[in-house]
Amino acid sequence: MTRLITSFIDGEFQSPDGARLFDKRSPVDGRVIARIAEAPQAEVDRAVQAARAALLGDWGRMPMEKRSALLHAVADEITRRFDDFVEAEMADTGQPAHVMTQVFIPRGAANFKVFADVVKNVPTESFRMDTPDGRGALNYAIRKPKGVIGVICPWNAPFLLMTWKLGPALACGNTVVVKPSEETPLTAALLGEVMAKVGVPRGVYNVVNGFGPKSTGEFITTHPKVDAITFTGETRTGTAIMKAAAEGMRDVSFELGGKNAGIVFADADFDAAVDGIFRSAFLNTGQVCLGTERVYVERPIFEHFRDALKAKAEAVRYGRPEDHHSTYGPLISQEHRDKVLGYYQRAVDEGATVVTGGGVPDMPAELKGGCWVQPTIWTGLKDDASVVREEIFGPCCHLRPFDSEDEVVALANDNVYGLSTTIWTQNLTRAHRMAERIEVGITWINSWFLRDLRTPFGGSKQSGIGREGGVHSLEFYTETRNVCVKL
Ligand SMILES: NC(=O)C1=CN([C@@H]2O[C@H](COP(=O)(O)OP(=O)(O)OC[C@H]3O[C@@H](n4cnc5c(N)ncnc54)[C@H](O)[C@@H]3O)[C@@H](O)[C@H]2O)C=CC1
Ligand SMILES: O=C(O)/C=C/C=C(\O)C(=O)O
Repeated sequence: MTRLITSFIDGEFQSPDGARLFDKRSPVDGRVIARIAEAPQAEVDRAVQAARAALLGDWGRMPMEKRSALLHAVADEITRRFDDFVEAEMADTGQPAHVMTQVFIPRGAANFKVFADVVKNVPTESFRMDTPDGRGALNYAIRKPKGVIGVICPWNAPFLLMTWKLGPALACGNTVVVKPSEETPLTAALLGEVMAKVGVPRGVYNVVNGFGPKSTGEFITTHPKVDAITFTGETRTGTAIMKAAAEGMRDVSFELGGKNAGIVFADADFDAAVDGIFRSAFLNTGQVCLGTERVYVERPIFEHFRDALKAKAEAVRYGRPEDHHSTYGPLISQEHRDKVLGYYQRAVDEGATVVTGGGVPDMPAELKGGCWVQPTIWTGLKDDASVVREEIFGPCCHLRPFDSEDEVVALANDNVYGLSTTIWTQNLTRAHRMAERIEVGITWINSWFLRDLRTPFGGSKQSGIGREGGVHSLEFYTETRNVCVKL
């Protein structure tokens, strides 16, 4: 069945009449699974107006307790409709059921619950000051919602990443105009049904679909009545959005690309390190901004590690996401596959040894139209090879031996990105020391993608601007104002 997805504005799905429709194809087999109505400027205008009206209306006046309770109800309804969300996200991304059921969809519900509680428990500061008359004055800070937030989302973990922004935005009392990626519109639409069902006031959550430049995305980011923009995606897109946000001095929060280093010392728990690096390179078919595309392995275990990682990569089971035997899915689109395969070719041109993969797997006839690529491991590239320096966002990594802590810290830092790193060693003193020296927003030690949602999350260097998570999200989603009372 081909679904029809339209904008969700002021609590209602819009009519497709007169809309320009575009196709959403399954990454698994290339079939058209949905037709999406692209929101023109006028529809974005209506979404922003609805969001502003809600700010001035029921939502803006709602006590924090009630707002928080409503967000818990949203999370509960997501959990009640868990299977629908799993099905929608699998259809959009083609990723295996276990990734949806264990990671992506539960995180969607958690993103609402955590921030519904955080906002109720964060104090604001207060300063008592002296005054010349001796009576003094009292300053206290208050937090106010920033207003209408433009939420621009990527396709790689659509529901997790969208709700990671919506949870704090709504908990803080803002309203939102969301643009899902053109590749993954389904769960954002489903969330509209959830919002309406649990009684989130009209206009609080609005969704408009479409593309980026000269389309819906740009209509949001250039809209003068959008007060701030949160975005996850490519660094170049972040640059374009930042330019748009400069007009009107609007605030931005960006989570951008990465070219993350994984570091494995000879004293690491070997099997745990192989498992950890395997997951960090190949989970979600490598389409994770936190993923590891550069792996540095201490020389004494280099060959052993390479062979163990190769064996795991060659054991992935390709297949339809709903088939519980599948462990590995396709890339998101043919366009993205062309990009990744371009890097596979470039690696060879740059002199790599292909340890495994490097091409397209031989799929059964009914899946040949999908966006499949092999998990790929290289060795032997120079440190300045483009494949070692640029974000590929595919299921691939380059392994390189190292001999000392100083050398590997320098290698890890030798990149324009600084999102995350994963260090595998039993010497925790060394690991702590390295965590202080590696220029990234998030360091995992003997783990990867282990998320406590209260912690600061974001990138250094060209990997982002700002931190979200726990109280840090409040820095972006609220404006702190000071009140000074003369006593
Ligand atoms: N989490 C991450 O770090 C992600 C990184 N990427 C990287 O980006 C590459 C391209 O993927 P895309 O989905 O095309 O990423 P992208 O950054 O172009 O798009 C992400 C979102 O931004 C919107 N957008 C694009 N240009 C815009 C503009 N000028 N104004 C407003 N909105 C705009 C898109 O429609 C989409 O919703 C990937 O190959 C990967 O390398 C992609 C997705 C997530
Ligand atoms: O766990 C989070 O909050 C964010 C995860 C980010 C990604 O998976 C990504 O952008 O690829």
